[in-house]
Order: sequence, then structure tokens, then C-alpha cells
Amino acid sequence: MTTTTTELPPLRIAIPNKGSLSQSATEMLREAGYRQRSDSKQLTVMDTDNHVEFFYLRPRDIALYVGEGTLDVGITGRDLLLDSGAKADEVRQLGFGRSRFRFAARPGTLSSLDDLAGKRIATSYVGVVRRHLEERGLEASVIRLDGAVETSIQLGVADVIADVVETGSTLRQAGLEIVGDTILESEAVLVTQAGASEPAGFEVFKRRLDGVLVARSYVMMDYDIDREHLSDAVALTPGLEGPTISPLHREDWVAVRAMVPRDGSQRLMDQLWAIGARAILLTDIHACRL
Ligand SMILES: Nc1ncnc2c1ncn2[C@@H]1O[C@H](COP(=O)(O)OP(=O)(O)OP(=O)(O)O)[C@@H](O)[C@H]1O
Ligand SMILES: O=P(O)(O)OC[C@H]1O[C@H](OP(=O)(O)OP(=O)(O)O)[C@H](O)[C@@H]1O
Ligand SMILES: [Mg+2]
Repeated sequence: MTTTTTELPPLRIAIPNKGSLSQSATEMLREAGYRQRSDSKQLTVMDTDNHVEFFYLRPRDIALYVGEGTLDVGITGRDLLLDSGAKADEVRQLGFGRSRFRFAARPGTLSSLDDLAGKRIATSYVGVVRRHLEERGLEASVIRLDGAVETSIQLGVADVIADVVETGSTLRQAGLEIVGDTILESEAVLVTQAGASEPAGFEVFKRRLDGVLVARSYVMMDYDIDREHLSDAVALTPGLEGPTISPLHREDWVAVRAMVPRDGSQRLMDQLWAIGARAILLTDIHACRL
């Protein structure tokens, strides 16, 4: 290897090895063109073509490794990052692993979160819960459990739980109800060490993930329209930097091409049709750099 880039150490990236974030994180990295492990027992993968090394770690530990500067970048949950107290910053939201952090109890235990005072609260997110109690000026005993926290109430270990809620089905099965507002909305995030200078190769890595995020949330819209209605159509599909307008062989008609948000794209096609657009095509974007 002779180029300057490859003489630098590889970018070291922490990826969840198990749990809710693991598969989606791996899929996102594959889409971004990175080599991923083929066997879930593999602990590390060196992607020599892209000069990055992946470390498959417990999602809860990832912010700590990055905060200490042992690894350059990590993918973890915002809730896990905040719970860890690590000196790491969230630099991108990755759009998967969405969840809400809530308190729950048997009906009648609490009428509001102010009633948490003096209660026994079971959680796997002790840092998040303690901080929340502190902010509200409440004193309660916090019991750290690794998982299945919903069962702790039935077993008489706790009065209240604080946990991740996605569909709410685990709470229902345990006969518990949510109390109070959402404490925190979480999703998978990209983290780097707080206050550190950007590691070599990070810019390219970030741009590749941004490309995946855009490719997932935008589609390409093509259609033909008569010039008379072009300005109305362009107002509906302004694109990112303006749509591409090309002449058509048919007099007074043009072809328009613009990126549009995937959400609402079917409604947009109906609106374009209604103002006279025809041959309206929607295609997926596989990758992009904007
Ligand atoms: N249904 C869910 N249950 C748990 N965590 C979820 C869920 N949906 C998204 N997440 C997010 O996944 C991260 C937790 O991942 P983690 O791997 O620690 O727990 P897990 O998915 O419960 O796995 P396990 O219990 O097998 O260890 C958090 O950021 C959390 O917000
Ligand atoms: O609202 P829901 O869709 O039911 O999802 C939330 C549940 O899923 C997770 O549990 P997990 O399966 O990870 O088991 P664990 O409690 O042992 O971690 C989380 O801790 C909740 O218990
Ligand atoms: Mg779990």
C-alpha cells in the first residue's frame, strides 16, 4: 500500500453484536458498501477495501468505548448513550431502533410521576431513571435489573418499572399501565468521542451513511407535462436543488425529474395526474451522495 490514506490507522467502528439494533445496523452498513460479518459469532471484521475495522460489542458498552477514545465511532441507542454517562456525542440519527422510555405500574399505584417518591423502581436504565428523579426532586429506590423488568412487580421486587416500550404488548401482558409522559424518545444514533477532533476516514463514513438515509427516505419521480402546467408541477416537486427539465419531442411538453420524499409520494402522483402530468414514474434510489 502506497497511498497516504492507507498508511493511517483504519477507522474503528463499534456495532451492536445482539439485540434490537444489531440486524438493522448491519443492514445499513452493508447498504453503505461495507463488509459485514457472515457469522454472528465473529467479533471483529477488517474491511481492507474501505480501510475500516468493525468491532461487534454489546450495545450498552459501545458509548463507553467511544467516550474513552478506544474506538472512533459507534452505533448505539440514544437511551443507552444517555444512560452510560459516557463522554460521547450523538452525531447522526439513523432512523431505526425507535422506542420510548416510560414508567409503568399496576393500575392505581401512581396517579402521576410525582407519586414516584418513596417507591421501588426496577429498570435496566439506572442512569436515565436517577437523572429523571433528580430533575423532579424526587427520592425513590432504584433497582437495577438486566431485563424482563415487567415481571419484577408481580414478584414483589418493585412497585414501578421504567423501561423501553415499543408496541406496549409486554406491558399489557404484565397487567401494567403507562404512567406520565414519555421520558425519552430513542433511536439508533452514531456517536463519536465528545470534544475530540474528527478521526481520519470519518467524513467518508458519515457521507456513506447519509447516502443510505437519503436513499431510504427519497424516491425519484419522473413525469411528462405540458408547459402551461409546468410551474404548478414544479411547485409540487421542487427537488433538492430544482428539478431537471428536458424537452420532449411532443411540442410544448417537457419531461421533469425530481427527488421527492418517499412518504406521501403516492398522493403526489395523484396531484400531478390531476394537473395533467402523464407517464408518472417512481423509482427507488439505491445510493447517493448529495
Ligand atoms: N422493542 C424493543 N425492546 C428493547 N429495545 C428496543 C426495542 N426497540 C428498540 N429498542 C432499542 O434497542 C436498544 C436496546 O438494545 P439492547 O440490545 O440492549 O436490548 P434488547 O434489544 O432488549 O436486547 P436484549 O434484551 O436481547 O439484550 C435501545 O436503544 C432501545 O431503545
Ligand atoms: O413494547 P414492546 O413491543 O412489548 O417491547 C418492549 C419490550 O421489549 C424489550 O424486552 P426484550 O424482549 O428485549 O427482553 P428483556 O426485557 O429481557 O430485555 C423491552 O425491555 C420491553 O420489555
Ligand atoms: Mg431487552
